[in-house]
Amino acid sequence: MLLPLHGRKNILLHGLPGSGKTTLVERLVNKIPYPKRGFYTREVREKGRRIGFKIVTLEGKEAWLAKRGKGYPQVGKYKVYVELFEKLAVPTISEVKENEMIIIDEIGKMELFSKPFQEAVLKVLDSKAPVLATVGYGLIPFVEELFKREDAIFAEVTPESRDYLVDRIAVEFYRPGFLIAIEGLDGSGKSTFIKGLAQKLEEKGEKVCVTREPTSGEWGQKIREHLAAGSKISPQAMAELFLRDRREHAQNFLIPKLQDGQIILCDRYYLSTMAYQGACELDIKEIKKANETWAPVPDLILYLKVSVEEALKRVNQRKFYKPEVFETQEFLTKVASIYENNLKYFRHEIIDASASPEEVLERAWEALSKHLEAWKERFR
Ligand SMILES: Nc1ncnc2c1ncn2[C@@H]1O[C@H](COP(=O)(O)OP(=O)(O)OP(=O)(O)O)[C@@H](O)[C@H]1O
Ligand SMILES: Cc1cn([C@H]2C[C@H](O)[C@@H](COP(=O)(O)O)O2)c(=O)[nH]c1=O
Repeated sequence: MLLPLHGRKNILLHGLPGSGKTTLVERLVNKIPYPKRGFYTREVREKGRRIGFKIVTLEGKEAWLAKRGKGYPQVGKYKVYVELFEKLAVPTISEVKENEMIIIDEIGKMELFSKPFQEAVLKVLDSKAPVLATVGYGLIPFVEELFKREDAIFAEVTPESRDYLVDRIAVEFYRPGFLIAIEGLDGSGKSTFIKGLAQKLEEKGEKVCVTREPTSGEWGQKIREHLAAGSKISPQAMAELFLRDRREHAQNFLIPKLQDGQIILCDRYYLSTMAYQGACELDIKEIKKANETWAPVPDLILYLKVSVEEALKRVNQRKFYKPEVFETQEFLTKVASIYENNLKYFRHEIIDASASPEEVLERAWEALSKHLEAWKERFR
C-alpha cells in the first residue's frame, strides 16, 4: 500500500444529507487500487417513493437497515432492523485481512443502535487498516466522540467540495510523493534553509519542487497586500483568504506533484494558519479541520525553532525592511507557543535554527534522513 508517511489513516467524510457522501465514496472505491471490504447504505424506492434503506456490501450482499413503518427502534418514519443490519455489517467490517481497506457508509443514527457495530467501528479505527467512512450528523454521543479523534482526517462534503475531494482524499491513501512543510516564526530562516535543502536533495538525485504560502496566485497576492499595508481585516476574513489560497495551491500544485512522486518543500502550510490566526483568538482545532478538508496532510513538518528576539533581529536586518502586521514581540510570542503546542498533531522534527545557516542545514539533514529512508523503503 502506498499510504502516506504521516500515519493518519482514518478518513471521516461528513456533510448534510444529500451532500454527495455516498457518491464520493463510490468514486474513491473505484480510484484507490487496494483490496477493500465494507458496505454502502442505499435508499430503496418504489414508484419513486422512498420506502427504506438497505446496506449493500462491496461483494454485493444486501440486508435491510430500515423500512417505513412503526416499531422499535424508530427513526422518523422508519423502523430500524438492527439485527438484520448487524448480522451483515459487523462481520463485513471485522474480518479484515492484511492490506485491505475498510469502507463504512455510514456511521449514523440508524446504524448506531447496534452496540456490536459501534465496537467494530472503534476496533477498525484503532487497527492498522486504512478506513474510509461517512459520518452522519446528530447529537449522538458516539458521533461526538468520533469528531474528537485526533488520528482522523475530517473532510466536509458539500456541492462545492465533492468533485475536488476525489483527488484530495485519494492522495491520503495513495501517495507516491512526499510533502514537507517548513514552519517557523517570521525570520526563523525558512527561505534561506529551503534553498539549501532543495540543493542538497537534488545533489542526491531526488526530484524536488519548492513552493510557498501565501502563493503568488490571486488570493496569495491579496494576502500579501493586506500584510504589507497592515489592513485591519478580521481574523476570520484573513483565515478565509489563506484557506482560498491554499485550496488553489493544493488543487493545482500540491496534489499533482504528490501524484507524480515528487518531494515538495513548502515554505509555510496550514500549521501557520493554526499558529498565526490561532494567535488572533480563532479556534485552532476548527482551523485544522477546515484546512484538512482541502489540503493534503503533510508527511513531515520541519519546525525551525529560534527565539522571538532572534527572529525579530533577523527580520530587522533585511534591506528595505518595513515591519509586517504580525512582526511584533508580543504577537510572535503567542505564535511560538501555539506552534510548539500543536506540532504533536503532525509527524515533525524540531530543528534548532539559532546556529549558522550551514549548521542548521546539517542538523535538518540529519533529522530528515531517517524519514526519507522510510519513504523510499515504502515507495521505491
Ligand atoms: N541561520 C541563520 N543565522 C543568521 N541569519 C540567518 C540565518 N538564516 C537566515 N538568516 C537571515 O535572516 C533573515 C531572514 O531569513 P529568511 O528570509 O530565510 O527567513 P524566513 O523564515 O523565510 O522569514 P519570513 O517568514 O519572514 O519570510 C535573512 O536576512 C537571512 O539572511
Ligand atoms: C501561510 C500563512 C502565513 N501567515 C503569515 C505569516 C507571515 O507573517 C506572513 C507571510 O509569510 P512569510 O513566510 O513571512 O512570507 O503571513 C499567516 O498568518 N497565516 C498563514 O496561513
